[in-house]
Amino acid sequence: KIELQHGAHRTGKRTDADMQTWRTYGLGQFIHWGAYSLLGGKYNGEYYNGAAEWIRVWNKVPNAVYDNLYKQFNPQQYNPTQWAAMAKQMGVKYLTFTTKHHDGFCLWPSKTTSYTIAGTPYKKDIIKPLVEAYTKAGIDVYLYFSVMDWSHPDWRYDLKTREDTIAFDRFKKFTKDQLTELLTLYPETKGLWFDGTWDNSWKKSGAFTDSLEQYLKALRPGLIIGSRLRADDLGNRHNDANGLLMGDYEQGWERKIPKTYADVHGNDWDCVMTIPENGWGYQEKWLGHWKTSNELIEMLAQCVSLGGNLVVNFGPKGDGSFRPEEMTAAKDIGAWMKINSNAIYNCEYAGWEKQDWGYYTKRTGENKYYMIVFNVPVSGSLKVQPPRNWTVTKATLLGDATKNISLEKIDYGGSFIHLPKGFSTGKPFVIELETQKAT
Ligand SMILES: C#C[C@@H]1N[C@@H](C)[C@@H](O)[C@H]1O
Repeated sequence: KIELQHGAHRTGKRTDADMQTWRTYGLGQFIHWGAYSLLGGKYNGEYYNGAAEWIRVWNKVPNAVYDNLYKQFNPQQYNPTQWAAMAKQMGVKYLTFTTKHHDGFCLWPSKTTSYTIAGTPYKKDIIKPLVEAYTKAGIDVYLYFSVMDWSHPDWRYDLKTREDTIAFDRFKKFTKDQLTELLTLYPETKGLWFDGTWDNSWKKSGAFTDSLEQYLKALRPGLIIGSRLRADDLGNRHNDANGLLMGDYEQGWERKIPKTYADVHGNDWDCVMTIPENGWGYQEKWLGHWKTSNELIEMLAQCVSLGGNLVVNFGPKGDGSFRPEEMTAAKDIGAWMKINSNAIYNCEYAGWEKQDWGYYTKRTGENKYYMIVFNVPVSGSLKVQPPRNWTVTKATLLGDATKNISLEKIDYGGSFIHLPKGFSTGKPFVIELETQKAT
């Protein structure tokens, strides 16, 4: 065991009520919105072949041009109540929203810089009405905050000289001041989603990241902060030098999903996922493959079946409207959740032997299991192999209990669920299993 001052201060999961609620969410929404949304990944008729919110690093966009974009930010179609209604219909339980991305543009009227929404034609605070609308809709709000800030003169990628250290000390105070503003102005915030913490300057600031986390949690008791904030004494991120998670949940699953339960190492975790292959801010021309609604539903099932949540990203246009593909995804997922959300909300890893037809989830605290089926075998029979001395006593198709699916117990343990001839719903479906353990 390596002696650390600023490693993990807790082993195992957080067990308080706020974290228990976080565990029940299943489905979340990410929204990336900012100055980059005005360009949509395009400049002078040319498309940037990377994530649109990173277009400032593209040498075809002069920094002076990018850094003055905010003076055109005037989203007349911004309607937080409508945004919240769309998220509610989709079945989202939490929102993560970009208050400041890497470019440093603040969507709240910060007093720490002039590079804020107050300096735009729109003038008004974006965050407050959004937090209010989503909270009113029963959706918990988490605020995304990028530590890396390309606009700030004291930002440093590394600390090589005394001057670097003096400048970065000023930057750390600026960061703490901005975070204090966010938690003071928006006390409903349930958590902070940190990004832009991969550079050496931050890795060398382990003590500061530790004290910052403690300060923020004292300011807002119950606050949930993932593993992307901290660095330990030796510059390790996410897990400290002893392999212990520094954060309330594992925040490394960006555009990737764990393959097995072993991959999550007993941590809470969520996966943040783009609908296109890459690109979080509005991208006029989506790069590569766009995930269909069924693919997103399968990712949701995969995440919940391994004890995590899935957070689907939306990138509104500069005017505050959503693109049709995102509206369709929200509608389709919402329609599916309307019938099947019992297999997603308040569910956890089932621990049963994975079968080819899809994924199991288990309702927390109950002997109720769910089969989320994506692949019906040619036999039309779905194999269920619970652990020894567990038996399935009842199987019900969610949304259409009349469909006569039959349950056949197998002598050597387990069961088959026979679907009626020609059964097809054309989309994933859920079978609820009631079970009991042989005494
Ligand atoms: C890299 C990177 C950032 N992390 C994702 C959550 C997006 O904000 C992307 O720009």
